[in-house]
Amino acid sequence: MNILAPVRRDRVLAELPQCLRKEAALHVHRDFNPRVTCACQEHRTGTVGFKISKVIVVGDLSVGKTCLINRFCKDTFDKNYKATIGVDFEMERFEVLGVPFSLQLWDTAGQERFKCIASTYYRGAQAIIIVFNLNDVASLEHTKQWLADALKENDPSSVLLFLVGSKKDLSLCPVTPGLELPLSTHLLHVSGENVREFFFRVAALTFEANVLAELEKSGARRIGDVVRINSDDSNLYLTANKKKPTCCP
Ligand SMILES: Nc1nc2c(ncn2[C@@H]2O[C@H](COP(=O)(O)OP(=O)(O)OP(=O)(O)O)[C@@H](O)[C@H]2O)c(=O)[nH]1
Ligand SMILES: [Mg+2]
Repeated sequence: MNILAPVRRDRVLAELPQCLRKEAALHVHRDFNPRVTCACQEHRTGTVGFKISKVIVVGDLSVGKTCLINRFCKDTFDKNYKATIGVDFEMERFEVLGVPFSLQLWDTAGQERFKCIASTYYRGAQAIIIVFNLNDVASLEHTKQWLADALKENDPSSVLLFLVGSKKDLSLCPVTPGLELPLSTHLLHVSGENVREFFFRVAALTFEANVLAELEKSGARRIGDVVRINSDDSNLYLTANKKKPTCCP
């Protein structure tokens, strides 16, 4: 029985949302991986539809992490600063290529005194969103440390990374003149511009990574494989009449 809430109509993704600027993206492919599209069409996505993927949002105090999450999940904005104490999280349900998919967005505290509580929740993240304030160069410099801390608890080879420059509405001249923004920056502000598109892209890329991992797992041993016992053959798995799906490359 699926006890998760139904997917809202405006959380349905039929194609890969494009990156904001090609030169500012780590992931530049324009479409879903064909293996993923094919697996979704053939309902071969395994447990992906039942899983909840963890996304952590980190960055200096007051850069706007909570506002960003609230803008997307609740469509609200509070101009008064209330520090996050430790962590908080929101659940978001999507449907990607016809498959339900859930993200758990972990909002962590930027204040130094809450950092050790927050960092205990970093583990098991599939995506890390690092936020800095476009009007505060120190918050950009600190992103390196936030990234290092978050990667200590996660597998750097598989986790997806996103860098967000916040408070774009306040920035006449982002950060400081002459300082180049890092390549993978998404420029957002919580009045709404790009926020929805950004989280859709996070959801889509996390979903894609999950399906690919699932395909890899199921490729190691498929249902219908014949297991030879007492064989001298080093390859114990033989697939009887293996049919290649028509749409797979
Ligand atoms: N003008 C403007 N203000 C923003 C924006 N985003 C956040 N703020 C304001 O910045 C302050 C801090 O925002 P929060 O979202 O609470 O910051 P935070 O990163 O969660 O802070 P911690 O929980 O302490 O780590 C609040 O007063 C917000 O109203 C933005 O895009 N534009
Ligand atoms: Mg907060």
